[in-house]
Amino acid sequence: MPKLELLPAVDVRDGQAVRLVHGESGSETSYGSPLQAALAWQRSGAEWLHLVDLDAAFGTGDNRALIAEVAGAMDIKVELSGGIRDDATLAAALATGCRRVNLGTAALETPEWVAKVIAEHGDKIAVGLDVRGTTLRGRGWTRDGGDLYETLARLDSEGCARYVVTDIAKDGTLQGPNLELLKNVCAATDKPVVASGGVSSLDDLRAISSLVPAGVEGAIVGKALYAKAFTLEEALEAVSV
Ligand SMILES: O=C(O)c1ccccc1NCC(=O)[C@H](O)[C@H](O)COP(=O)(O)O
Repeated sequence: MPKLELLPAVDVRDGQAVRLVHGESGSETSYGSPLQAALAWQRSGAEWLHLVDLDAAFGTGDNRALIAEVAGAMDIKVELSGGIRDDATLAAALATGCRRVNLGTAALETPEWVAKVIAEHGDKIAVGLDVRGTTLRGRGWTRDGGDLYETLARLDSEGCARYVVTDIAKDGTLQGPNLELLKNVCAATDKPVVASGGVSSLDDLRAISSLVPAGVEGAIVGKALYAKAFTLEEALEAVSV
């Protein structure tokens, strides 16, 4: 059985690595230099980095140059998220050399464009399914964007390669992942699922690992690493069996 991939997160707001609670603007705790955080995860053995431009997601500007600097400094695979909504922002994101991008708002607001870029770029495109209950949220998680399962069926039919699933109610809270949501999404699609939001302990990671046979491929970990609930080395060890 393949092991669960771990993606330590670096969320960037106003040039700083931050974590939000429920993804809400203004709830930031700052953790300093995004580049230093990313390099630290790489030194600790990460194979992936989940890198988010929160300003681009919220429409409060962007950290494009810094994001490109961080992605360019990585020897590991990078998943890039935040504000990728049209040809220009997609081209800039892919030009960083990232392994894949994560589309959110665009999948809700411009489905024709998303179908086109899925056809063009294949598994370089993942879609973030960020939900409250079963309602999707876009524009930095501030606006409702339709039903989770209807959107998932549409994206599946368009050949979307992978989904990053976040329960916003859990995100940044250290309250544990929404395992039911992950199971339900895996039951609704054959495509791999990356779990995001709420991881608080090594047991949470083991619980997500138990869903690998169901279709969970990876887990994004943010707050727990910054809050030193465990180290990345411990996390990698916990999912290695
Ligand atoms: O990814 C986005 O585009 C995004 C937009 C608006 C608010 C938050 C956003 N992402 C947050 C993340 O991807 C977190 O890094 C991730 O869910 C980790 O959560 P946690 O382990 O609970 O800190």
